[in-house]
Amino acid sequence: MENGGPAPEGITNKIYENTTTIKEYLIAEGLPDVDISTTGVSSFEGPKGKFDVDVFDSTSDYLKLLKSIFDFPAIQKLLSSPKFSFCYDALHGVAGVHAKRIFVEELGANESSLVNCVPKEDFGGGHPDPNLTYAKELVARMGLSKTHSEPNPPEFGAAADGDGDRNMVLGKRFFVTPSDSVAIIAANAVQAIPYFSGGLKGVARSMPTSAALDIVAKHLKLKFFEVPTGWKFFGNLMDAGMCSICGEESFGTGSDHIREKDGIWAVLAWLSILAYKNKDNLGEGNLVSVEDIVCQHWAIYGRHYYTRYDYENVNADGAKDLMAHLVKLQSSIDEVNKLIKGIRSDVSNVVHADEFEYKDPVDGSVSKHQGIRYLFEDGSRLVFRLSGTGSEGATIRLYIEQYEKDSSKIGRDSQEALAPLVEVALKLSKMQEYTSRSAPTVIT
Ligand SMILES: O=P(O)(O)OC[C@H]1O[C@H](O)[C@H](O)[C@@H](O)[C@@H]1O
Repeated sequence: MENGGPAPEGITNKIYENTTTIKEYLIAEGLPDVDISTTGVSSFEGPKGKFDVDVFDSTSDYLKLLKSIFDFPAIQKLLSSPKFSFCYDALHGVAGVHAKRIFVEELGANESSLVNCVPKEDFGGGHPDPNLTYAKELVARMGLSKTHSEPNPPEFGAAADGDGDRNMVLGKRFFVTPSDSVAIIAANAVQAIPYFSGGLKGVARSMPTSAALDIVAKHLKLKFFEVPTGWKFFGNLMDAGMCSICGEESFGTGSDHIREKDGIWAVLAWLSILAYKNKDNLGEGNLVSVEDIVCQHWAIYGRHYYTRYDYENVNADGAKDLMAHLVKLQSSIDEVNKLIKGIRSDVSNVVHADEFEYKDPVDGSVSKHQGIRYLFEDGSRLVFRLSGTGSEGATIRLYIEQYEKDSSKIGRDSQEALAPLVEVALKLSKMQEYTSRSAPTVIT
């Protein structure tokens, strides 16, 4: 793709069509070894003449770009303050290489801040997914482990996935949902990040991501877009100058500096916000913590309680039947509401139910069947989707969200606050019946 982003559906459909007519493929044998541990050009003779392989240091290019976006001296001041502490877990993915150069060598973080930052082919036997289930070491260090108590967790922690494009942000004993993270970055970007000082062109989120960003967009009078899951849908908006910041509930956050999500960018965005909020109190006074920033955000914009249940590797036919059942139910909202009242009388009424469909405002292309939605009168939502990335059987994702504007009710435990909606979602969808699972594989 010319813009460096993921291919849109029109292209991937054509690629698929071509694969159905391939009759043979060729393998080039006897290629000389290229030493990828040193930069420089290696040349060799190919059947059609000279062939060059240019090995370059991508971290240098990346660093140059990041320095044009963020205020590095301000972040450096924060990281060098004895009041601040930091931990970055690359889960043995490639982000570790960038982390050492950027956080330690450029920004002065202590090397002991880096965990699992040596890339390994097998990710050190772990699963490089930056979430509360798989980023175990970071979760324990940040004081969020259920089985281990950490007396003095760092102020800020983050994890990356295997290829470094996703991120998880944590505060001391505090988890920031990816949906809140993008909303908070958008709300603070103009003040805290030089790249955005001229204002934001617009913001966007994927459909299952919580509506926290919508509220920020409304307050700040920004253009707002809700796109299907998949980063490719943001690319068109960015190329057309309609979107500056975007994010997904699946731990992807980014901006129009490139056409992919960018895990280290997200960490620098958070460090920038922390540096901005603490610019006058790194000497005296208490540090404004990650938790303070999130709670202040909720106090202004309200809180979107949010959780995602993943049912991995379930029987594909069962998953299809569950989705068909949910679509069928949508034909009568009255019937749905009767069922819901029978399950939990304290849950509000469904006012709209559909399968999400998106018309790209730039090229007019239409994407159908992008997830089943149940929208409630009080702003709550239930969304059911089949994952497009699961590798075995089918993966069902259930996204549960509830909006709370009342500031006296924003400090609850999210699983507890969402329990009534979870019960409705599981019973309405007949989850156990269709999947033979009594519990999800992962809860985020
Ligand atoms: O379809 P899912 O398994 O939910 O995965 C969804 C995710 O897949 C990839 O990582 C894409 O790059 C993301 O943009 C997307 O959010």
